Amino acid sequence: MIELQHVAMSYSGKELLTDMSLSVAPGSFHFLTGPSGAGKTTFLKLCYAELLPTAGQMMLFGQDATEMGRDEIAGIRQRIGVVHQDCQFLEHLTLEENVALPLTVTHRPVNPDELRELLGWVGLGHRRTAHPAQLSGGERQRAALARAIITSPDVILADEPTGNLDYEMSLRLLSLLVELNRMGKTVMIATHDLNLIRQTKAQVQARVLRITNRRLQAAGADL
Ligand SMILES: Nc1ncnc2c1ncn2[C@@H]1O[C@H](COP(=O)(O)OP(=O)(O)OP(=O)(O)O)[C@@H](O)[C@H]1O
Repeated sequence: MIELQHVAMSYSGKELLTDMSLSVAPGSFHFLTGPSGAGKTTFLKLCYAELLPTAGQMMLFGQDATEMGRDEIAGIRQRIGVVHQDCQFLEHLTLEENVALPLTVTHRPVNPDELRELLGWVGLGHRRTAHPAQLSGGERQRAALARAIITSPDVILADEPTGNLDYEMSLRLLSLLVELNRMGKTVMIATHDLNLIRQTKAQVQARVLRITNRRLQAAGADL
């Protein structure tokens, strides 16, 4: 579903990621860890074709990312839901309008019952008409998750989804991602919270990858 063969990525001629090979199977659960600045966000951006590799081959759903046209990339984006590090809401819209945006911007219908059900699932049924500025950090993150999955993607990529949350709220968010994985979704989470990884590994079979020295490696047995 996501396949990397000897992928490298450079910014302004300086190589940040090198020789990365990985096969992400449907229904799998991956953590991506590594120090700040190692390239976790960059790696995720490659996985949803926001960036293209500077070397190697990146296959998304059987298509070579470097050969995709605009329509193919738009198709890929519908199959991959992304929870961004900085939730990026439109402040003048309500929570439910923000969550529905991936549908409304592509002129697709919004089913009000499904939207209500989704907001209830992430525990925000009572906050539907609130504006982003009125939401707590945990509420924003759960809204970002709801927005990422409103198009029913096959894959969910989450970039530090628990970054500003306390431990209890982090576990709550992670349990939603675990539940999505149990429903068959492929999940990849970038985080440097090793405690969270350990907690989640008790609930789900997760593969832990680490970016160190520009390379992608399996994390040690301690995780
Ligand atoms: N568009 C860009 N142009 C040039 N350099 C960039 C660009 N985006 C990221 N970088 C640099 O690449 C490096 C890796 O950034 P990235 O955000 O991928 O790391 P990260 O592991 O996600 O970091 P963090 O854990 O702090 O979020 C950083 O040094 C960053 O400054």
